[in-house]
Amino acid sequence: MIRFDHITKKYPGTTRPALNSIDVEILRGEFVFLVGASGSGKSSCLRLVLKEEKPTSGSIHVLGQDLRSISNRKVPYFRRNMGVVFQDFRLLPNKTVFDNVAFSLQVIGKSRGFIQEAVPDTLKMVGLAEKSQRLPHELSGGEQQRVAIARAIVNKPQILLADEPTGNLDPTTSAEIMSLLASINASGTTVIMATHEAGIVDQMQRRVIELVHGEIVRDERQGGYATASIPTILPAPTTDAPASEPAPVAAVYARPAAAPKPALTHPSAPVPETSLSLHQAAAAAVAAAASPVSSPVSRPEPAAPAPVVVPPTEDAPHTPVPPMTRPVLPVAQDDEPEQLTLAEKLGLRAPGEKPDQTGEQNVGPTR
Ligand SMILES: Nc1ncnc2c1ncn2[C@@H]1O[C@H](COP(=O)(O)OP(=O)(O)OP(=O)(O)O)[C@@H](O)[C@H]1O
Repeated sequence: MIRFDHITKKYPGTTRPALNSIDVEILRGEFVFLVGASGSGKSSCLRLVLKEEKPTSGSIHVLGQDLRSISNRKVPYFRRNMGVVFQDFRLLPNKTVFDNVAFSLQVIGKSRGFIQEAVPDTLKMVGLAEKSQRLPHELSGGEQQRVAIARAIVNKPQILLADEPTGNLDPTTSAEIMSLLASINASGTTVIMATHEAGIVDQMQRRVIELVHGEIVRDERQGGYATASIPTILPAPTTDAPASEPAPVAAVYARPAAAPKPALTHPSAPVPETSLSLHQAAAAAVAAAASPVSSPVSRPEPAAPAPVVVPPTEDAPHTPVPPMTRPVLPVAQDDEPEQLTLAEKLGLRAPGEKPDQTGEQNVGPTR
């Protein structure tokens, strides 16, 4: 489903690669944690999957497609197979819960009838059926993240990428969000989540890929946040094992002991201005499109791991969830026209594509 072959990513103006010859394969239906210290390359991995960034060398296959073969203009369509959830929610503050979720369907031209059916179903699934007419600032942080998740899955994406989705939430609320993500995964959606939160990773006992300085030092089928042993699982030979099948446990080989595990502190290094991150671009789009409101954007210290109680996956409600996600990402840099609509900024529509009557707001360039 997702395969990195010898992926190296070096950002302009940097000496050390953010990712250094990464080989990894993620199968359909897996739930994968990306862990590692700030700057270890987690977000870079997600940006590469989304084709927000291009690798310096190596090849990436997502959903059977070599990303090099997808033109920049086609990127928004490619991203319709993926949903994205951020730490800071990225909701449209002047739109109701319903409209926030409906927005992502409107911009890809779904019919009114489809929207009227899909949005309530999805809000029900995330436990917000009763709050569809609220504005984001009338919701708790956990509820806002549920809206963001609803927006990400309403079009049934095959892959859900979550970048620190619990980073702004307290442990109890984080556990609820993890239960929801587990439920979405149980329905067949592949979930890849970057996190610093040890308690969550330890409770979930899912596949853990640990990065240190852009290299994979651990890949465990059912791992915790930190493990004494550092086995690495070789990519399985087949790419698209169905979700219903148990993920094949591939050969395990011992890798040379990795560098000492760095302190897993929260991000502190500023991202160079030369490249707007996925987070920054989407946040800027939302901020530009609306009046000041809700979304907390500051990154708090990591939550204390111990108190997090995440229901085991097996116990997660197997609510029918459509397997899929929606793009909430900015379009590729080199494809950006000077004036983008919000939908274009969020990666929902190709730049220049004719907008429909969705109340979409124009926003100026963010870089
Ligand atoms: N646009 C960019 N331009 C230059 N360097 C970048 C850019 N984005 C990331 N980097 C660098 O690449 C490395 C990996 O960054 P990345 O954001 O992928 O790490 P991360 O593990 O997600 O960190 P965090 O947990 O803080 O989000 C870091 O050294 C970072 O400074």
